[in-house]
Amino acid sequence: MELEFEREAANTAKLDKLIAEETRWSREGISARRTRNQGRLRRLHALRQSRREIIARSGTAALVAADGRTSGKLVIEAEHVCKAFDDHVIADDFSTRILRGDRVGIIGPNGAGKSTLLKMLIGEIEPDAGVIRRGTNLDMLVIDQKRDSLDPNLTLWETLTGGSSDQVMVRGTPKHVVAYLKDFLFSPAQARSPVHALSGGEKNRLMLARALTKPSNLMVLDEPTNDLDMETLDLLQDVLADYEGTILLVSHDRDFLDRLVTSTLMFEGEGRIEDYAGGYSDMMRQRAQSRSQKHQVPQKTDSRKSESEKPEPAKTRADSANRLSFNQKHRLKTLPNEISALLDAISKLEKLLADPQAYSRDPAKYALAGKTCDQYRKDLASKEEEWLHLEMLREEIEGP
Ligand SMILES: Nc1ncnc2c1ncn2[C@@H]1O[C@H](COP(=O)(O)OP(=O)(O)OP(=O)(O)O)[C@@H](O)[C@H]1O
Repeated sequence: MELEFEREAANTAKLDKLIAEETRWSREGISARRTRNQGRLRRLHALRQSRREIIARSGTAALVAADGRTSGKLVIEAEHVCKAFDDHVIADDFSTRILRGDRVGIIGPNGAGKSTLLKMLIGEIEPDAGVIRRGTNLDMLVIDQKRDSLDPNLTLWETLTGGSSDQVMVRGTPKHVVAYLKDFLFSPAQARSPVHALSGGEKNRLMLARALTKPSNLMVLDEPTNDLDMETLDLLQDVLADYEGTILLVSHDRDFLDRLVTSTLMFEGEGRIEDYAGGYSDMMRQRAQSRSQKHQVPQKTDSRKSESEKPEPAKTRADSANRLSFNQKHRLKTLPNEISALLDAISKLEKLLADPQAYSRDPAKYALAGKTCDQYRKDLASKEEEWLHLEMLREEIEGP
């Protein structure tokens, strides 16, 4: 009894700490959250450097591929890949090489083709042209909360074990189901309760717990941050940070990307997908550098050219950034407040949903809170994505 009480108290303290952190996050604003990663970025430096060397070694594909396949080092290689849906070009002559242990972030505006690229890389859809090769011995785990589903009438225990045992095989090693559930922040009492009593966020957490039991050496995640509450996001971040396999991750969450990935595939527009070393912040820095290099040389040359010799202005994202509209500027100003307000609201709802008594006190209110919280998380994801898109355009003009 005493122990149970202590456990409850520890859980509450953890929750309070999380909420305090989130509140601080809201107060600090998004920019502060972005710059929080400097120390970790320094640690990623070595990885980035080796990644850069790999990117620079184009032309040795056949060698590496042959080597990689037998040794299992090469995970995925794309060469001159093209893909379009009618006149919407997703990829135009895209090549990359993903090696064992790489953590690749895929980022780009809404509808640019991130999911399509991911599906091509894992072999779910074929490119129109070009070749995608996958290495040998790949055990792929696709984390897809939208495709996964839970039986609402089973208990959490049954969901993980199939009902026949109290052990769950976690990546090949047996673990007691209650201990495993605890790793995913479920109390021992919840282990025997039915799935339908869980909030939307908790259901997603359970799906994640179930998915992560499977052994794999390639983990594929498409916008995992959309459906997860803050606690689960932290958990997932820890799991991915310790993961020794290869990761492909589509995300609009720059913080999440900055903390995890070793390289970034960025949709630059018109089917151009660039491969950058490092996370989101590194990508922005490299883009800014390569832009300023591009701008320095042509300016001198151009001044000596006649009007007719001048090249056609390239339709780059930077050009469109120069035309950031009044509305876009306004959205950039207002979005951080809207995001903060949503974070506050989500934190409050999560606090209510985590209260063990809340469900029995008022099941209808509890269910409504769960639904509202899910909706807020979706709104948050879409506002963060909108902000990210606009902020990228702004940074292209003003620099990071
Ligand atoms: N099978 C298909 N047939 C035709 N068009 C498609 C098909 N699949 C995707 N598209 C279109 O291709 C574009 C890219 O879709 P995709 O889902 O890959 O983008 P995304 O970057 O992942 O978008 P989001 O961020 O909104 O998830 C979209 O305009 C989509 O409507």
